[in-house]
Amino acid sequence: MIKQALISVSDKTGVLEFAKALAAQGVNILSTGGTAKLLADNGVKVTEVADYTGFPEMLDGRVKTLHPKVHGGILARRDLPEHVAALEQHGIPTIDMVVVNLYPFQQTVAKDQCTLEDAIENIDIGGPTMLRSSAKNHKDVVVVCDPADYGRVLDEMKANNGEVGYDTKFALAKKVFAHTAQYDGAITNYLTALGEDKQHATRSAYPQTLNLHFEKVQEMRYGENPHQSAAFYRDLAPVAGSLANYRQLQGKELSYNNIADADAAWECVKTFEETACVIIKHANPCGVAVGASPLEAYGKALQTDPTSAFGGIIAFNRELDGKAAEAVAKQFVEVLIAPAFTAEAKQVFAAKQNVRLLEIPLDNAVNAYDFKRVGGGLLLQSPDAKNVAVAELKVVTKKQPSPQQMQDLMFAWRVAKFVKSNAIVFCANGMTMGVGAGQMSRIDSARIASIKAQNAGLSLANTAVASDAFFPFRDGLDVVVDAGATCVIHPGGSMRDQEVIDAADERGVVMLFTGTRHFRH
Ligand SMILES: NC(=O)c1ncn([C@@H]2O[C@H](COP(=O)(O)O)[C@@H](O)[C@H]2O)c1NC=O
Repeated sequence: MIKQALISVSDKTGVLEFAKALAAQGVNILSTGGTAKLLADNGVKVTEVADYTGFPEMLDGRVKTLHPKVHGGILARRDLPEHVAALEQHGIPTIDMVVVNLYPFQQTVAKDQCTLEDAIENIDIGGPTMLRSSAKNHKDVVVVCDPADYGRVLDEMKANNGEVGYDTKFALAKKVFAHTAQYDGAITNYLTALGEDKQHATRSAYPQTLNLHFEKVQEMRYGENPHQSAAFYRDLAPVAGSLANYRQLQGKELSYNNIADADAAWECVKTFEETACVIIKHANPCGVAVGASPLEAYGKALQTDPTSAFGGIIAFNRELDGKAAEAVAKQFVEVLIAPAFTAEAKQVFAAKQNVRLLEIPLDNAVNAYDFKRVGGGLLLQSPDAKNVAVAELKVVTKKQPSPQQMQDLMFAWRVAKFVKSNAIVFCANGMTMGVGAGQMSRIDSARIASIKAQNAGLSLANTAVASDAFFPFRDGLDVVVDAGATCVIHPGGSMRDQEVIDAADERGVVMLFTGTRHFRH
């Protein structure tokens, strides 16, 4: 039976209603300064911890609940007569429920102006101590660190004569240790990322010990292959517009490969300001296009490689309308992603319940880090968020690009960033015409891109070509010009740049340097 609860919260969401409901069930409420005031001002009968312990809150709140009368009341095992006798001897009543949430450390250090002093003052000491005491003694104490659990706890108390069952107590305790571990991890990350001045965290710094916290969204039936197990975890606060913000409107459960490919599709389609469509197979775009409408963009993207598009993951950066949905529904599609779906579009797929429809609010925010697991370690880097502006481009050939060529080159360059290296992408009129991906030699990627265009019946005459990294020799350039390209964009920076520029002049094509490389592995 819960007779006494201690409530001490920074985030006061829902706490008044919760405390009222506890009081209505006859629970005696202890509370700290600000929380006690809120409750008392709103008619809840409450005893201040300072009055309860006979010891005032002191040192600017650094010491409020750190007292044997509090921790004894929490930590005493009710099944051990010696513990019960010790409480009696010292006049300590038991505390059967602890409701605590912590000083907002993460929110404080996320602010640009946060100083070390601000951060230090927002390290909660008394709160985690009470949480850990209660979680350790969860057999006898209900511990609530998340306002989202208030309803669940009350429901259970109402249904069980004021009691909370062991399973719930155990689950709440596990949540506490995950929460305090995450809290301490955030403190460690912040302190180890501090710059020389010990005042501001340098945003680019990589902490000496890296603490990562993700929450499980789902376990999958299997991983990349059926003999591998898998689960999807997301950031505790995923960046706006990222895949993890998806809302699944219909369809089968997402698989491991679905999520990986959906991410590739979504990240690529988001890069375009114009209405765009991206079709992904095995993490590579097999068709990308912009158009006046989703229907037109899809039609063009599909033309690039209709064979590979079968069973693909398709993403749009505009609301998907009925007409585009009807066109897409004619092909086998695994996952379809858009910022929104019209009622007509939803209706089209109502008859195809296996198709997974994901709605993701559009936003171009980027993750703080990219990760790649390697044997026994983890590689971290800042994400490849760079989009080269026209002003940064350098025309290195005698021939200057026409406005149309410039448009095609910019489009090709945007796409190349999302194609696995070595990437060669032929484009024209806002669509991919041939994509060569993931080859160990650039010249092979160039050959494959042109073979794929032939297979799709697309002419590469007068196309623009993007290469994710420089041409090390003129041979790769010769392959794309032989195939029909009249303008080429790549980072430049090779020892043999001059040889490649001379070759471009000799072949009468336009060549632009971006000064930026987009390797993707
Ligand atoms: N020092 C202590 O003994 C202590 N006991 C509880 N707290 C925290 O004080 C906060 C609530 O304070 P208030 O009720 O005054 O608004 C909670 O976030 C709680 O975790 C403490 N503060 C920091 O360590």
